[in-house]
Amino acid sequence: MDRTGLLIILSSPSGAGKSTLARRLMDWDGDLRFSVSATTRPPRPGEIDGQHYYFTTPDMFRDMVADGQMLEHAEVFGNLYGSPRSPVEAAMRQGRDTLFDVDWQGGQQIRASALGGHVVSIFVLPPSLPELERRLRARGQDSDQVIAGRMQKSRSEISHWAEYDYVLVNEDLDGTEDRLRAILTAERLRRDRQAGLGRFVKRLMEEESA
Ligand SMILES: Nc1ncnc2c1ncn2[C@@H]1O[C@H](COP(=O)(O)OP(=O)(O)OP(=O)(O)O)[C@@H](O)[C@H]1O
Ligand SMILES: Nc1nc2c(ncn2[C@@H]2O[C@H](COP(=O)(O)O)[C@@H](O)[C@H]2O)c(=O)[nH]1
Repeated sequence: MDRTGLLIILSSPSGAGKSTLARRLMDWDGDLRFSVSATTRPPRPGEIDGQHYYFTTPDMFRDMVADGQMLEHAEVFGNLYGSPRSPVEAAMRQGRDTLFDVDWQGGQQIRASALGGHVVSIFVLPPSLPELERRLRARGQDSDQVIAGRMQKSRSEISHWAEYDYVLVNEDLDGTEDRLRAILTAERLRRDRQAGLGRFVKRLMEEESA
């Protein structure tokens, strides 16, 4: 079957659980490709260049944008973030699905991009704003000032929820992972239906019955 890889967008206010859920989905499906973003944010302890992000300078980031290397890019919490284009195009050609952990601006740009693939967008909500702040603190990787800034921006990120195909409240991690798996499975079936099942059904109808 001639199929194109899905573009799966995961967005949420910072700390709602996207990266945790993305990791779980990748463990569940080894064929799913994570889009490693470039960023000018400094690495957190334990973050590996090329695995969590491509850490870069503002000048190099702007050069990549000017050179058309970014599928989308945005300023988020005072740093630049962007999704490199060529690995996404290669995955699509191979029929491999790509998972993006991006903010709402990235979500809008990927939907509007000329890549022409089947886009599935999922917004993850926290059960409450106090719980969101608790998670940011429990992660233990950002200063009080950074956490305050992210909490301040959380309402404006959440205000974009209705732009997404699916909205999940990430209360219980296992339950949210189950629902994400179900979405992925159903959307793959939908993509395959568009990609060429019509030809299969035509052949099936033309077959002689035994
Ligand atoms: N359902 C959940 N219940 C309790 N804790 C959770 C849940 N989901 C995620 N967490 C925890 O919340 C913290 C923030 O999660 P995570 O880093 O995945 O958020 P994020 O949305 O990717 O944040 P950012 O946008 O800043 O990258 C982590 O410590 C994670 O273990
Ligand atoms: N538009 C984009 N947003 C991105 C990208 N990579 C990450 N992000 C978003 O930034 C914030 C902060 O991330 P953090 O790792 O510093 O906590 C979060 O909302 C991410 O989804 C990207 O390539 N483009």
